[in-house]
Amino acid sequence: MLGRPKFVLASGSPRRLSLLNQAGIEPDALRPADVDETPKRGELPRACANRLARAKADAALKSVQLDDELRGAFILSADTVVAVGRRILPKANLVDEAAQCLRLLSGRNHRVYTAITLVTPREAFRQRLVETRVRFKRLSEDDIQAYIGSGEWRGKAGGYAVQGIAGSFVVKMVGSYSNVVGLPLYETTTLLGGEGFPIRFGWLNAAGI
Ligand SMILES: Cc1cn([C@H]2C[C@H](O)[C@@H](COP(=O)(O)OP(=O)(O)OP(=O)(O)O)O2)c(=O)[nH]c1=O
Repeated sequence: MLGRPKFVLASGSPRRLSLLNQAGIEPDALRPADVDETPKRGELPRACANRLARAKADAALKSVQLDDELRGAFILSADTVVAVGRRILPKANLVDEAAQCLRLLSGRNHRVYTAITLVTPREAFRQRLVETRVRFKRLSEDDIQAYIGSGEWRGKAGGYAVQGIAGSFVVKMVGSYSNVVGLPLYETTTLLGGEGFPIRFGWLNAAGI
C-alpha cells in the first residue's frame, strides 16, 4: 500500500482489530492505552465513553510522537459502555459481576454506546458517539449460569458478547451491530474517509465470503 498514511489502532481489543480488518483497514501498529476505566461518580454513559476514548487517544498520541516510524499517523481509539438508563454496567471480570449484569439485562432494553476518537496527522481530534438499543429475552437463572460457564463475558462491557452465545439473547436491536461489538464501522469509515484516509474495499473478500 504505497503512499498510504500510517494508521495506529489505540486498542488491545482483538474484536476492534478484526472489525477494522473487516472494513479493509490493516493498522501499521497497535498502541493499546492503559487508562483507568472507572466511571467518575455520577458520570453519564455518553460522557464516560467520550472521556475514555479521548484518554486512550491521548495516551497513544504520546507514544506515537516518540516514534519516528509512526509520527503523523492517523490514530483511532474507542470505548464501549453498556448502560441501563443512567446506570453504567461494569466491564465484567468476576463471575458475580457478570451474573449481576445479566440479571439486570434480562427481559429489558439497554443501550450500548461506543465513542470513537480519531487523531489526524495534524493532531486534530475528531470524536463520534454511536448508540445502539438492545433488548434481551428473559434469562432464567439456568440461562445465566450456563452463560457464565462459557466465559465469553470476561472483559466485556455489560458482561456479555453479542458476537457469541449472547447473540441468541437479543430480541431486538436498533442501530449498529458493529457498535455493540466495539467499533461502529459505518461511522469509523466515514470519519476516516472525511479526513482523507483512503478507504478501499477492492482487496476484500480474500477470505472468499
Ligand atoms: C457489549 C459488548 C462488548 N464487547 C467488548 C468490546 C470491548 O472490547 C469491551 C469493552 O471494553 P473497552 O474498554 O471499550 O475496550 P477494551 O478495554 O476491551 O479494549 P481497548 O480499551 O484496548 O480498546 O467489551 C464485545 O466484545 N461484545 C459485546 O457485545
